[in-house]
Amino acid sequence: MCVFSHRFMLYPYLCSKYGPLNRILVKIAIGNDHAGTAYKFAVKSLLESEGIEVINHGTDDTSSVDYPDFVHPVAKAVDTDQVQFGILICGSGNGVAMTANKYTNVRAGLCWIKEITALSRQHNNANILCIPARYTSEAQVLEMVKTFIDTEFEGGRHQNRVTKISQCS
Ligand SMILES: O=C(CO)[C@H](O)[C@H](O)[C@H](O)COP(=O)(O)O
Repeated sequence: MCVFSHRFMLYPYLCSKYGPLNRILVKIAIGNDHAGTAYKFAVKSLLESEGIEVINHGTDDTSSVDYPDFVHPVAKAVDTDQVQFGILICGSGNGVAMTANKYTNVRAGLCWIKEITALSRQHNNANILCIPARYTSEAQVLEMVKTFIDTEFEGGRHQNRVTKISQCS
């Protein structure tokens, strides 16, 4: 079944071109600090080889930078539906997750293995994947990215919980 959002004009074309897919993705925003630069390029290549457009908001350099400067554009793009998903990569993954989760419509999950990544989609409907570059191998990172974009939110009891995430007073 093709579950890609009907609000995207490309939906009928992509479905006819690629057939019934679990997910058709058009755009992903990516951000990283100096600790995530190398993996960012690997992730970008992987996504582009799958026909996904990658909006690169990260640093392309390994000189020291401040991660929030590279997170805000990604979180804003997800928050305002300009992209379907975001991917953030830094040393520990915590700073980027903390920054991204300031945005109302963002659910950024810190993931370090495939199983946690799958659960972040199935149970939490995560729309940003946060990766700790200094504690994961490139193979793990690519596996997590594939898992993230291929895994559906399960809804049901999880929808009630996800709705309550933003009900802070
Ligand atoms: O916490 C972080 C941002 O989420 C990351 O781990 C940073 O990459 C880290 O803090 C950078 O540390 P550095 O010693 O300045 O390279």
